[in-house]
Amino acid sequence: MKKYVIGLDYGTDSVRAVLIDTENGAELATSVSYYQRWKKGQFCRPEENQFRQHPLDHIEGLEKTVSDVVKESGVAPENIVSICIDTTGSSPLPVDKDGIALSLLPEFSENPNAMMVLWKDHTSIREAEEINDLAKNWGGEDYTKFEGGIYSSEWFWAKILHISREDEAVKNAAYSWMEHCDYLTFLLSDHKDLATFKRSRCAAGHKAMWHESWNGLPSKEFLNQLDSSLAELRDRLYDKTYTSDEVAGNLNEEWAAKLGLTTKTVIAVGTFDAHSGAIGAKVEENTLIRIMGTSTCDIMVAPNEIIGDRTVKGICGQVDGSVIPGLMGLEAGQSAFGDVLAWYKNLLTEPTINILMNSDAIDDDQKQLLKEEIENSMIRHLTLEAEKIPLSETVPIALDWINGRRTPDANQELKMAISSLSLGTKAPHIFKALVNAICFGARKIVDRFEDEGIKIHKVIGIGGVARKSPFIMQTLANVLNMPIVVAASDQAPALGAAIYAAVAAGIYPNVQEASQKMGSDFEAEYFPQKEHVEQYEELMQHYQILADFTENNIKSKKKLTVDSL
Ligand SMILES: Nc1ncnc2c1ncn2[C@@H]1O[C@H](COP(=O)(O)OP(=O)(O)O)[C@@H](O)[C@H]1O
Ligand SMILES: O=C(CO)[C@@H](O)[C@@H](O)COP(=O)(O)O
Repeated sequence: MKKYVIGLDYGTDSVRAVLIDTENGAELATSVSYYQRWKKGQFCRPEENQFRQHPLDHIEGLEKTVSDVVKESGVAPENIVSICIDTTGSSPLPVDKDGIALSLLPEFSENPNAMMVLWKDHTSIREAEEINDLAKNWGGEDYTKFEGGIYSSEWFWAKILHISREDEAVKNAAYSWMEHCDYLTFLLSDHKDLATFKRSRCAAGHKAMWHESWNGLPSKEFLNQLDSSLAELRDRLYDKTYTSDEVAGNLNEEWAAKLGLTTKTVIAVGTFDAHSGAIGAKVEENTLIRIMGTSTCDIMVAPNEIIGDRTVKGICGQVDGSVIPGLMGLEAGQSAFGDVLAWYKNLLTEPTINILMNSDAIDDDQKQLLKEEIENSMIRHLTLEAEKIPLSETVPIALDWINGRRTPDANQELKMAISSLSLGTKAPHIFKALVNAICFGARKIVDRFEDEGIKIHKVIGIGGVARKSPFIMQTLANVLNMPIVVAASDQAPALGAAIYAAVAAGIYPNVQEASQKMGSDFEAEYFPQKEHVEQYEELMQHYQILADFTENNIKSKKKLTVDSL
């Protein structure tokens, strides 16, 4: 009997499912569903960095995409042996005693604090700062040490602390909190005991300061100093964690019926999108996998012997088994990558579209057509124009911190800056400066890995930007002075999830073998252009000067505010 698996990848805007042949990784069917409430901007306040998602968006997407791929592929349900889910993270949500998301209960259905707190929500900067202060000064274990030494407002405890303080009702009703990948896995699974449910090692290790050496999560004593509710919550969370080659349970009856599958299908332990993306792109030692989309995640694996007792400074953590069981998984990333360009696109298109929509010069159908054309072609247009600007022509210098800095050295309070604007600066000049900036931000990460003794021999790009923008990929190859290959799969994270599913179902003995057999092919390679590398090196120094200036300026402003209190 031929065996098939399903990988589900929950991204920032949409979820996609792929149905994969376990023999060779061939994709038989794929389906994408955009989150409806999120698309309308519901429950978000971007001006305050509040980004929340209603779990109904995810549940509706689950039903639609999986039913679609089952139907489209024509594969018999009993031949679909396993499912694995990856999601963004840290994207936690509060649940009741039965593991039901609070926002699915009538009393919380419109309350953003009861919803999933998306990775890019930065409402808990203060709380992250408090966690960092305490970890460094409380006299006990520095629980941030395997998280790069700095806890981020993008992560689990900071978000829970923030919401617990802001919303008494949610704090009291939250029996537990789950990472998005655990929540959805729990939803599908027939294992319905929250206390023993297998939570993701990847999520716990990278974002919740879980580590074997201190028996799991940070101690109650530590958490109590932040807030007694966190110490109480610890008892209702977990001690053990599991890698995604393990089975979390069988598909439960309710969801088997909804999806057109059987209860024999097993559900693998959940994971994060970036880590499964690395598996989909055949990650191996000394290879940096860059998942380049809205943000970036930079993933590496290294043998535990090489890492030893070392803690790699300024990254998003080193976690045994977060990518490949038995190897150390290392994660870094940029809080905004494609989002920097999306911000600029919106800056240009929004006023133009407003004028267009209020104009009497054309009819409504024409307005709609033009609006879509402007929205869809702006980045392409700017790319073509920016490509024409010779490297010898001055363009502004920009930073990539529009959503703070994830790594190296997390600091979500940082803001973006642009310098060296003149009357001659045109939109494509700024666009080019932004492209340079996101590539320089990437270079800082590569430099940090290498400075910390983690050697990079190869770079693999996956994700929307890697596949859509040869301009950015060529710039990146020049800035890193390294060749970069791009994975051919449009859905590398979903494919990676499917690979985990195949191992959990016992089809392959381990993740490495499955990844080599089922992982994506490569479609393009970008080589550094010798004649440009030096010029980028010079521009990088300008980036560094602006970065130092901006960071110091923000520090001084903060000091001024503290001093004046
Ligand atoms: N032609 C393009 N060139 C550069 N960036 C692009 C282009 N088209 C889309 N993007 C960027 O890609 C990002 C989305 O990446 P994608 O991988 O599809 O999504 P996600 O990160 O949610 O998984 C957006 O931030 C958008 O600005
Ligand atoms: O931070 C992580 C994983 O650790 C990602 O989930 C986060 O960057 C979101 O990824 P996308 O940019 O939406 O693909």
